[in-house]
Amino acid sequence: MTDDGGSPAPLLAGRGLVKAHGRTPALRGASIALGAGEILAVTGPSGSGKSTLLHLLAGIVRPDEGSVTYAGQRLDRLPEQRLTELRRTDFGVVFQFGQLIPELTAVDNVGLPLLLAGASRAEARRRAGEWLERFGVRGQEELRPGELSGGQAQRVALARALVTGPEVVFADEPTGALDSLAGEQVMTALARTAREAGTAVLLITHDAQVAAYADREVRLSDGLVLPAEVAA
Ligand SMILES: Nc1ncnc2c1ncn2[C@@H]1O[C@H](COP(=O)(O)OP(=O)(O)OP(=O)(O)O)[C@@H](O)[C@H]1O
Repeated sequence: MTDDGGSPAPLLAGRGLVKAHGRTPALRGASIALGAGEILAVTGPSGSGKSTLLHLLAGIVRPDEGSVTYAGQRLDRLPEQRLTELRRTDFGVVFQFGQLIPELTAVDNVGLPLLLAGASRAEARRRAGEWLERFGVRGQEELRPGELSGGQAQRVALARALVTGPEVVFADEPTGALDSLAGEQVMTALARTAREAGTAVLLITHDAQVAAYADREVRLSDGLVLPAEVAA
């Protein structure tokens, strides 16, 4: 099935998205499409609506107007419980400050989504350990987030987002709190792992060096998506 005479239908699409926070308009008719396995960077100035767009596409917040379609179904119309289940099975999220659970060790943080999906504790820890290794986190499995560097914590957060084999990972400024070397390590790990697993990534960033890891870039400006423009 193609919708433009050539390219396949996108895995995830937002069309005509409008969202206001109180009286503040955040999105004013934004449209965007993410292909299966594609790494798409969304850039734009502060306040242009990037985080709001991610929240709508990830089914965390519903739009005021417009539609969100995922794998052929209207995400914005799904009942809350089905939406929660779908988010758990098909989506992973990483935010600027990882949002790891401070009381749990690295390996238990990564294993948590597997436990929620019904795995045994031993199985969850085994698979979590494999993912930590893929993200270059070795010897720190039993440390808690407060004992890790910022870059290590973000790599743990990425392992947790990918451990269930999601179709899409949503990453909102995943390197925003890191120095440039740690940021490069996080992005290298994310891009390599997502490509190996065929996971699509929606990557929000204001950093051109981070956007360069993506296959494609679109810009948000004042609540609207613009096609990527290559600087002359
Ligand atoms: N919870 C909220 N309550 C009120 N206004 C909000 C809320 N969240 C976002 N906004 C406003 O909506 C607009 C878009 O915000 P959003 O966070 O989506 O932009 P952004 O591009 O991600 O910005 P940044 O790069 O600074 O994170 C901004 O004007 C912002 O102040």
